[in-house]
Amino acid sequence: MRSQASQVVLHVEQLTRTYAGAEHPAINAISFTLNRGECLGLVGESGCGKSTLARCLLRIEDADYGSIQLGGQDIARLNGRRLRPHRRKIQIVFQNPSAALNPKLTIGASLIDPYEQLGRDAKLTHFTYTSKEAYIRQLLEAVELPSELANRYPHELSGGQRQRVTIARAIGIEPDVVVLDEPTASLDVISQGAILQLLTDLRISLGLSYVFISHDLAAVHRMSQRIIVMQSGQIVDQFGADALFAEERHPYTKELISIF
Ligand SMILES: Nc1ncnc2c1ncn2[C@@H]1O[C@H](COP(=O)(O)OP(=O)(O)OP(=O)(O)O)[C@@H](O)[C@H]1O
Repeated sequence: MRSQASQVVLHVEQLTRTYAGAEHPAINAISFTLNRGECLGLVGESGCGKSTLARCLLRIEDADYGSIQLGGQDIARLNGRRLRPHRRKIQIVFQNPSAALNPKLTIGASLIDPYEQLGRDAKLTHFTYTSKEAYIRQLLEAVELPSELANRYPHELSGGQRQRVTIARAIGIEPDVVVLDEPTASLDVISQGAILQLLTDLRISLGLSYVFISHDLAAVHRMSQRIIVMQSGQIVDQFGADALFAEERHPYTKELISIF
C-alpha cells in the first residue's frame, strides 16, 4: 500500500501558454507532481510566469498545451458543466486579500459563499455543516480569528485578518490542492511570518497540499518540502528543500541564494 505522503494529488505535464503577440511562452512545458500533505514551493523572479501558471492551474486561463491531472482526471480541457464538479478540488489564495473579498459582503457571507457555490455535494471530513453560523464559526476558529468578525465587512479588518479570511474561504470546502500565489506579498513583515506559520499549521493539521508561489526564496525554503525554480517560463531546477545549498544547484538558483 502507498503511504499517504506519496499519494499524488496533482500531476501537471508539459503545461504551456503563449499570450497573443508574445515572442516566447509565458510558461513553457511545465511539469511537476504534488503529493498529498506536501508544500511544493515555486520560486522565480518577477515575470517568470508564476501567476500565469497559477491561473492556468485554476482554469481561470486556458493553457495552449499540456495536462492538469487532478484526482486522476485531466481538467485542462474540461469546460462548463464538465469542469464544475472539479472546481472545488483546487482553490487559490491571491496576494491581495482586499481584491479577493467582495466589499459588500460581511465576512460570514464571504465564508459561506464557496460552500454554497461548490461545496454542497462535497463530503467534508474536517469541517461540518450543521448551520451557516456553526460552519462560519469553525472556519474563523481554524484561521485563529474571533467569531465576532463574522458580522464585519472587509474594510473593518486588518490586512492580515483579511488574508486569514481568504485562507478560510479556500480551505473551507476542503480542496485537494491549494495554490498560494504570493499570499503574504501585501502584508508587513510581522503579519507575513504569522500567515506563513498559520499556513504550515493548517497544512499539517488538515493534511492540505500546497503549491506555494513566491519570488521570496527564504519564504519558499521555510514553507516547502520540495522546491521548483522557474526562469523565463521554464523550470530550470528542482530539488528537496534540504538540498537548496548543495553544490549541484543551477547557476540561477545560486544567484537567487546570493540575494536570499
Ligand atoms: N494577460 C496577459 N497578456 C499578455 N501577457 C501577459 C499577461 N499576463 C502575463 N503576461 C506576460 O507573461 C509573462 C509572465 O507573467 P506572470 O505574471 O505570469 O509572471 P510572474 O512570475 O507571476 O510575475 P510577478 O511576480 O511580477 O507577478 C510576462 O512576460 C508577462 O508580461
